[in-house]
Amino acid sequence: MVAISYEDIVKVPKALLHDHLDGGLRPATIVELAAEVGHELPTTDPAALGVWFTEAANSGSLERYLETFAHTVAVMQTPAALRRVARECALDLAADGVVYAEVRFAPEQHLEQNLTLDEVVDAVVTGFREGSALAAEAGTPIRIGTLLTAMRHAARSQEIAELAVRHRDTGVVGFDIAGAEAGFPPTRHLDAFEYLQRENFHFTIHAGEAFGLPSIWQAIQWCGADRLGHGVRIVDDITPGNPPVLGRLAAYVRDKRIPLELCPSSNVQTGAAASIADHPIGLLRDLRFRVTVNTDNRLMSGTSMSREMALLVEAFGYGWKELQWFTINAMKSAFIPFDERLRIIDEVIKPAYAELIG
Ligand SMILES: O=c1[nH]cnc2c1ncn2[C@H]1C[C@H](O)[C@@H](CO)O1
Ligand SMILES: [Zn+2]
Repeated sequence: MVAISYEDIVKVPKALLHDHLDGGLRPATIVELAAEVGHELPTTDPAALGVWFTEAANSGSLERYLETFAHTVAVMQTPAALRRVARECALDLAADGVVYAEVRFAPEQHLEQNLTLDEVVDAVVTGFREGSALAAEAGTPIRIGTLLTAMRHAARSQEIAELAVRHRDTGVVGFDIAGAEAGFPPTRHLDAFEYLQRENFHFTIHAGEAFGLPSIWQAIQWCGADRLGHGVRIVDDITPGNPPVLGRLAAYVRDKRIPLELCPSSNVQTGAAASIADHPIGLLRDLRFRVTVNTDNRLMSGTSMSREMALLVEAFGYGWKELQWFTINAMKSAFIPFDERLRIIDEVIKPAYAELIG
């Protein structure tokens, strides 16, 4: 069998569920926007800045990894900057062959210039719309859904949940909580999750990344999460062996087909996995969990959707069949309506992979 190259992977349709807007800026854009607002950067050379982000994020700790976002959030404080960053995000994902993406960000972090939360969301959604239109013109169509994140250490989740519901018909398709996990359990935000359930809205929760099973258990059994952001530590509930034995929580997650938004490179950087080859994605795929592959923060990991897949091909010997499986898993787990998901699977994803799988 001919090995699958990175260039081949770029050409096939991919679906991405877990990507942070403020973790995916172009280094050159950060430099330009920082100069406009007088924000001091570690370096103003775009190439060196890109390297700085990946190295600073390579700390083995989620808390230190998150410190790097100070430099991206600082330059995303005006409608024009937010719109530009979102437009470029859409273009970059589309150029990488991503046909469906859910991109998240935390509106509460973009209020330093006295914008309202609604103005922040409007600017980002407009940017995604513009970027998607340009991508379609360039022959690389992409559909983007926005997820609104509330920061788990803060106390604005109810407000952000209401904001998400208010914008549900204009581009926002879901809600999330993110930030340092240890010490900030999902149940701190139970009111917001119960509100979203009453509104028939969708949400995912960052859980099982820097903290283990209790976080995953709360996210699912107390908060009712549709998906798990990361969720990689579900392996703590699997006893190795032949066959491996699933504990009750792991069995529940697999039986209910709860999607895992796995982010291999990000997990290596924050210490959740020792290397890509050691990443639990191999085991979780073998056990047929609803595994999806994601970028998390393209800037901090110096990565892309195609690169994440190429790393998995290299580490686990995956072929087109497995890459199609990841892609369809993601599309099945998306927060847009069922008929739209089905259309992308049947008309975009399956025909492209069929040509390769034969
Ligand atoms: O992987 C992550 N875990 C927890 N929080 C994260 C991760 N990546 C980004 N964030 C935070 C930092 C961003 O400022 C925020 C909103 O995108 O979400
Ligand atoms: Zn994340």
